[in-house]
Amino acid sequence: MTGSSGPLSLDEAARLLDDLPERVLLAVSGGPDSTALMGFAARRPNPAGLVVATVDHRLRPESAREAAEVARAAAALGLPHHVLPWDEPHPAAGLPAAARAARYRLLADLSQRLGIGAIATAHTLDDQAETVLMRLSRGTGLAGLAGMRRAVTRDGLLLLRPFLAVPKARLVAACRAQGWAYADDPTNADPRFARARWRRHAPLLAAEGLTPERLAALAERAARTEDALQEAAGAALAGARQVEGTYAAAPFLEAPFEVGLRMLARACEAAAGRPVPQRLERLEAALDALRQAAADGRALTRTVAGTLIRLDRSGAVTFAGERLRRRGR
Ligand SMILES: Nc1ncnc2c1ncn2[C@@H]1O[C@H](COP(=O)(O)OP(=O)(O)OP(=O)(O)O)[C@@H](O)[C@H]1O
Repeated sequence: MTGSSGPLSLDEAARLLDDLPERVLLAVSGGPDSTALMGFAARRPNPAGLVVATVDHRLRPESAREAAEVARAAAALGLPHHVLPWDEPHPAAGLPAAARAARYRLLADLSQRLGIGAIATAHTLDDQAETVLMRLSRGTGLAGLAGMRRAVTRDGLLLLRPFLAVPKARLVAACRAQGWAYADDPTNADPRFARARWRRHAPLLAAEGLTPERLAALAERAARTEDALQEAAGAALAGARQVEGTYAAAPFLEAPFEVGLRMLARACEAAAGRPVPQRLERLEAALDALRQAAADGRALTRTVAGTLIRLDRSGAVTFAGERLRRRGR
């Protein structure tokens, strides 16, 4: 897929979209990638379960008109369309992240209202490459290097990125070949935003061999490695469990460090009863401290991402997170 060039063909797109569920919300900004997603999806044998949504971030004066244009294009394809305005106050700092979070929330709310269990976005191989570069620049670990996943479940909602292995140029070419009109978002080239700055470096990096394809391949390999480590950590944690929130300490101490880190993260998450953002540096420091204390025969208490971790001298390690504390443990 990534080696071929020219417009993405109807057959290729049909294969990529084949495993989208029947009822799916298509997130369409009106740019070329998501316009192609909408155009190709509308050609599926049974398009009746498709719904299109456009978030109007209200960041640019043209945004309402662009959303209305997507509505017209969707109607021409026979697809229902919703405009979702972001009408909360916009923060001055961290605008791209806030806009992304708001977009996700608005799309998730609509899916829930309509009883749709899946959202598809049109992220491309180039988006994946930019994501990897940006995460590298922030000092990511292996999980971050894995970039975006083709399919993830978040809050019970399936998020799908069927075009994640497709170069953006092939989607732009497909829009031109199929006569699908799209808008160009000037913020994609606005140097105030990190993603746009990285995009400007892309030709320079590619000239040295660091192409979007290679970055995306790295992400795929990292994802495979991360999944294998997670599986090993899950099995080791299950084997170490004594009662809820309490585990034998030895498996945490004897596992390879990378597996131990993930065991710690999973045990914290289980104790919190929900996914909690965990800083890699904090997990690394906590595992180091646990190992040192065990080697010295000391007890230890540490907090990681709101979870109290206690290593006692009997060889048990206890995780007291929100969920268990609520139950009065
Ligand atoms: N305002 C929006 N409304 C609905 N979906 C959006 C919106 N902005 C982005 N998305 C979805 O998220 C994906 C990735 O967002 P990103 O900002 O990278 O895309 P974009 O530059 O708008 O790309 P595209 O060419 O599709 O429009 C898009 O392909 C689209 O599926």
